[in-house]
Amino acid sequence: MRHQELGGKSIIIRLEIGGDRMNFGLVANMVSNLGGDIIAIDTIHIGNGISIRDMTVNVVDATAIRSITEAIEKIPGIRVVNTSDRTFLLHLGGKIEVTPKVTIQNRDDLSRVYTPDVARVCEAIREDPDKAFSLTIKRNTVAVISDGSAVLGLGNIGSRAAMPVMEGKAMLFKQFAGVDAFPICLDTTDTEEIIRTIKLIAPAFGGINLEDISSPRCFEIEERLRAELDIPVFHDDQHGTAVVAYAGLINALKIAGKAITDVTVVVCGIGAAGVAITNILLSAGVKEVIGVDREGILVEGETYSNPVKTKYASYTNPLKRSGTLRDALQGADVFIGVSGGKLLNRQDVLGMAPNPIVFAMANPEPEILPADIDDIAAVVATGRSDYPNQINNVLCFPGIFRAALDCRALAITEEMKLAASEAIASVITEDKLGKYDIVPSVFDQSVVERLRDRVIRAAIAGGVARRIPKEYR
Ligand SMILES: NC(=O)C1=CN([C@@H]2O[C@H](COP(=O)(O)OP(=O)(O)OC[C@H]3O[C@@H](n4cnc5c(N)ncnc54)[C@H](O)[C@@H]3O)[C@@H](O)[C@H]2O)C=CC1
Ligand SMILES: CC(=O)C(=O)O
Ligand SMILES: [Mg+2]
Repeated sequence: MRHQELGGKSIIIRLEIGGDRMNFGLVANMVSNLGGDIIAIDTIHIGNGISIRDMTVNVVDATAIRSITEAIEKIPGIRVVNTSDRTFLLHLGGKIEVTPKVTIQNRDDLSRVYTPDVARVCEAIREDPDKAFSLTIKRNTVAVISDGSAVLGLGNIGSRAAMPVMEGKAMLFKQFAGVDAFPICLDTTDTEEIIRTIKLIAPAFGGINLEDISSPRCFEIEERLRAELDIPVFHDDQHGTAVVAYAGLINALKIAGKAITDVTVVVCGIGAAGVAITNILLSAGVKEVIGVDREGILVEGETYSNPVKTKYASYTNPLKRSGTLRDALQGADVFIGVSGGKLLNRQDVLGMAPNPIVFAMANPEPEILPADIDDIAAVVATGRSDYPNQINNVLCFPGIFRAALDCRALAITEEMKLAASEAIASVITEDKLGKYDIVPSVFDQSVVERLRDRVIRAAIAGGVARRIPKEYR
């Protein structure tokens, strides 16, 4: 846990050990002194007077890897064969594959799945295009599409480098909600090209999950596609994040003993996530949201180079407060960070109102580490998998698309998003609620079940469901 908290890595060091013995106690001590924990030793081969062993070690950072390997090499009779990062091993060859649902065992099967019989299915869809939902992968398949321009908090890293995140999202879609998702990274950041490309590939899909497209282009891309396509288009960094942040806030406010209509919320990072979080909180009844970006507090009347920020200032910060992030936080009840790592400190949080709530959601490095403020905050949450209270859009996107696909929703509406937040929050019943338990674990199967139910009901009530699943007829 120590290394996980520090954002550590897990590596495997392959050792060739001469002679028949190695003093593991000595090695373990040395590794520990250099900032590592040995968590496993596996024997790969023994023979001809040497043994090959894989030592799995959790380390604080890359410097520790170097010092540990150098120190081991100095032990007489031991040679480091290679060092591999377990995360990289897990990514070898990518993380997903396409698996057929039926096996082709003979020519008869072949002529059904492929030519000539497949032609009859094609004709049926030509006559009635809606049959694509029943006769192709469309009804259960979502495209996860990025241009690589705002990947996690890493910035514009390009389309190839974005693939591991999109493959990861596809895995989560499948594992948590049975949705087949396809990672697609586009080699362009041109708004028109992105819109046109997505429209051209849309026939194969039942939904489009936009991911990690930078602001402000992400707003126009999503709006235009929503207007021009008849399948749900959902920018995960905006709406998935907002749904989960609001769910977390519903429960965090119970811990802090405050009402949503009374709190002042500071949102830091007025990009895709920050704008959407603000909008959902305003719909949910928050009266004072103060936005902070690189220019400091966003104030109505100022003109910012990014028009999204100018518009944002026009409907937030009703008391027209100005200044820095620390100024904004003076007396505030809630901090929501969707900006960048380490930009908040303990002093900032000490200036907040009693029982402050801090959601430091930037990835991979949060705005502040929980350990720095755990004793002074009522609730601390991050977006990461290795801390409690993981406020991450993974709690939303699998379930919300499960619902949208099952009722063939035309769109994912505001009502469906609010229903999704309430569904996620409701998994944490009073007996489960606690400082470290404001949102359910992503592994809690009731999250997707409850989300699906509430979101389908909201889709039916809002008239966007093209199909009413049996249990709702
Ligand atoms: N926990 C979660 O589920 C999610 C977390 N995130 C994280 O939130 C962050 C932002 O993501 P997006 O909104 O998609 O990116 P974005 O690029 O659309 O917006 C980021 C905004 O933060 C601002 N910002 C960056 N550094 C800042 C600083 N030092 N001070 C003030 N403002 C600063 C930028 O100017 C920009 O307006 C990333 O770290 C991302 O990983 C995003 C989506 C989901
Ligand atoms: C979680 C996520 O989507 C992000 O950090 O961009
Ligand atoms: Mg994202």
